[in-house]
Amino acid sequence: MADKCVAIIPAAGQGKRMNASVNKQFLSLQGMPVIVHTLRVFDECAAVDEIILVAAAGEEHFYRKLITEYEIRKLTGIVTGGRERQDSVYNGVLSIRGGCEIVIIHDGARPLITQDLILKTIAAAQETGAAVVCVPVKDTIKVVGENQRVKKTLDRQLLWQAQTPQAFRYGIFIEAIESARADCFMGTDDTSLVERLGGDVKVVPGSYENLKITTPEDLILAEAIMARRNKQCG
Ligand SMILES: Nc1ccn([C@@H]2O[C@H](COP(=O)(O)OP(=O)(O)OP(=O)(O)O)[C@@H](O)[C@H]2O)c(=O)n1
Ligand SMILES: C[C@](O)(CO)[C@H](O)COP(=O)(O)O
Repeated sequence: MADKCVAIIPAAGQGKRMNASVNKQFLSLQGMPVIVHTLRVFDECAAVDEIILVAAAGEEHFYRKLITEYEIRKLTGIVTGGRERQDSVYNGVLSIRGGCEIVIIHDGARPLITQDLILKTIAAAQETGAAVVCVPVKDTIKVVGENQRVKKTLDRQLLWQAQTPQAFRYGIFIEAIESARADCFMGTDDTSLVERLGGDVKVVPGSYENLKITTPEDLILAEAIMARRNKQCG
């Protein structure tokens, strides 16, 4: 187990592609808000010591209510997010008090995460310094240029789709995110910040079930997966 492991949960996006009347993290899945599902898995994971939630400006009090109602015990802070996901993650990491051995970052909008994957990601980060959960790409991926003309087809054997969680030794991540900010580099995930400095990033094979609630059909899929899991449990 890590000396101290802090989970950062970015939940400060606008959810534009979801096109819902409320923030997608507040939408209901099996009768409970998406964000509560996500937080519960981290709260119940023995390897996680603290949770920091990153919320959009003005939404902090909604989260505070949920944290109290659903008794999320390990939450130590709610911080305000930034314009891009990377800015939100930065605000979260900066708010860690007294440092930690491992920081693990997970999208608030991925409620189907499991404790098993969290534990594997933390262990991989302890080994190499940085780790990312990925699944092999299922489709054939083409590079497309101007006028919708295919430039080439990539070798699928080499392609993996990045998810979260992504975990790091604290010092490695601080250096990578500070350096990205200094160079105005904006990554679409967290480990890409370490990759650009030449760091070693280990892939943890994940699950297609760990989907991100991005567009309305994701919610339908997530409902079905959760209903099946609940049935299996009891
Ligand atoms: N400035 C941002 C943008 C995103 N996120 C969070 O990062 C996760 C992954 O982002 P994504 O699913 O792309 O969410 P949105 O940016 O909200 O989606 P969209 O692009 O459709 O607006 C989400 O939990 C989201 O709330 C964040 O904390 N701060
Ligand atoms: C970090 C991430 O979950 C990896 O798949 C994803 O990139 C975040 O979502 P976004 O749509 O890029 O904001």
